[in-house]
Formats: sequence, C-alpha cells, structure tokens
Amino acid sequence: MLPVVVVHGGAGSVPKERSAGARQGVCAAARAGYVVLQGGGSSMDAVVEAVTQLENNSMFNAGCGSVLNIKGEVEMDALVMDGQTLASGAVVAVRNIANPIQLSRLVMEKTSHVCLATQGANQFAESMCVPQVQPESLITDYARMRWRQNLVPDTTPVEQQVGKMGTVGAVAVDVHGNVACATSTGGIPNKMEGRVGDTPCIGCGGYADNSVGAVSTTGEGEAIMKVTLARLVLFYMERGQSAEAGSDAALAYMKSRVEGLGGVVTVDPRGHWAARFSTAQMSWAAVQEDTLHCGVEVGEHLTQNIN
Ligand SMILES: NC(=O)C[C@H](N)C(=O)O
Repeated sequence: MLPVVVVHGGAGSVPKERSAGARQGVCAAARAGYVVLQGGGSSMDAVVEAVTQLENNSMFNAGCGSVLNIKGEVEMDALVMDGQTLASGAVVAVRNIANPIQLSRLVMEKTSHVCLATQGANQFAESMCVPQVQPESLITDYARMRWRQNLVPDTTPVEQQVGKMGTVGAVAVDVHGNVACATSTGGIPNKMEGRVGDTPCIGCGGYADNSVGAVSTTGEGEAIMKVTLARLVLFYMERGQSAEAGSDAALAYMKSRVEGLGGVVTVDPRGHWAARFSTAQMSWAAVQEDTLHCGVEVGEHLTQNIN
C-alpha cells in the first residue's frame, strides 16, 4: 500500500472558470510528490516538493497568487511537520519569500525554534541564502481584482470569499512508513494586517505523528483554530476511526460546534488516505500504486493510471 501522497488546493467554492486549472495543478503537484517518494525520498521531501509546486502555481492562494490583506499586500503563513520526530517549522506573515514552505523546513532543520515571524523570518532567510523576491512579484491580477471587490462595503462579504483561491497542503507516507505534512497560504482575503490564521499553528493547519497519521487542513482559519482541526482528526483516528471517518468526524464537529467549514487531506502510517471537505468544493489529488486520484466536487473521485 505504501507510499502515498495526497494534496489539496483549498476548500471553499472553486469558481467554474478556475476548476480545470485547479484540478490540473493539484494533479501535477501530487505526481511530483510521488516521483520523490518513488526515488526513495522521505515523506518530508515529498510534501515540500508538492507544496512548492502549488506555491509556484498562481491558481492557488499560496506563494505567487496569494490573497491580499486589507492594505493590498501579501502576507503568507506556512508549516511543515515530521511525523517521525514531531519536529516542526513554521513562518508567519512573510512578504517577500517565493516559497514559504521551504523556509518553514529550514526553521525546523536549522533553528531550535518552531516558528519565526515577519522580519525575524526574513533575517533568517537571508542568513540561509534564501532569495528574497519583490513582494509585487507574488501579486496576480486576479488577487488584486478580488481585493478591490472586497473593499466595496457589503457587496462581497469576506466570508463568501474564503476558499475562492485555495490554501495548499500535502500529506505523505514514505516507504519506511514515516508521515509528514506541509501547508502554505496567503490567508483570507482582505484580512487585517498581522492576522495569523490556522495554517502556521501546529495542530491546526497540520499535524504529523508516525503513531497515528498526518493531516493538512484548509478552510475558515479562525474556526479551524478553535477546534485544532488537524489534531482533532488524529484524535478520532487514535480512537479507532479510519482516516476517512476521522476526517469526517472532525469536520462535522467543527461545523456543529463553531459553524466552521473546511477540508482536510489525511493519511495513516500504513498508507490509507482521505481527502474530505464540508465546503462546496475542494480541489485534491492523490497518487498511490501508480494510480492518480482526483476530484473537486462533492463525491467526485476520478482515477487514472500514471504510466
Ligand atoms: N483558504 C484557507 O484555507 C485559509 C486559511 N485556512 C486561513 O484561514 O488562513
């Protein structure tokens, strides 16, 4: 059954005209992650590769293509976690880093800390020779158009915009049964400057523990934080539920307890996996045993041999 990689391109409502691009993007990222696993790479290598591809794809709300804060600026959050050691790394509100997920991994591997924010994260990036880009280079016309629309009072409430451009994430199990997760986002549209969502917080935007599995989340960040969604999925799995049932139970709890909507991708250490959501749509893809799985709509599950 091993190995497997599962990715998401954000839960919410995927506008019709962006659905094909989102599907293509998640499929390409899942395949890229799987190539890493097939080459003997670790689950951490695979999730970072998959999320890097999604950050570089301007279809998604991460890296280039991130949504903008109220001032029209990019502020991105990202998280990685390694299920073997429980090591994790995160960056918060970074502005001029093309791939925040890679910087998160460096925080995990090269510092004694778990999370670095704003200028501190930038100074660290510099010390690691991570190139800094012009913040404007991460802003797409689409993101700027949405930002402008959202400035008009009452026309497009921010809640309705959540997920229209999706956060990205991945989970994987490698040939040794090690699990990992990675999640990266520009946050929610027109957020206050300095707003930190669920994504960089362990247990919320993601969690990975070899003893139970790994999860990457997406959706309404404030709701996700209230129920620590990623850890909640694993809690249900610890109590005997499958990856799929645990994901559904946690999403149902978030909906009933705090009226929050979202989505998750989940694996257990044996390679069972799930991509589940309570929103209208979520683009997702998985590769296992040379089969590519993907979907966007509720109940949609397409498969294709990748050879
Ligand atoms: N679309 C998303 O998943 C947004 C992200 N969870 C946040 O609140 O920052």
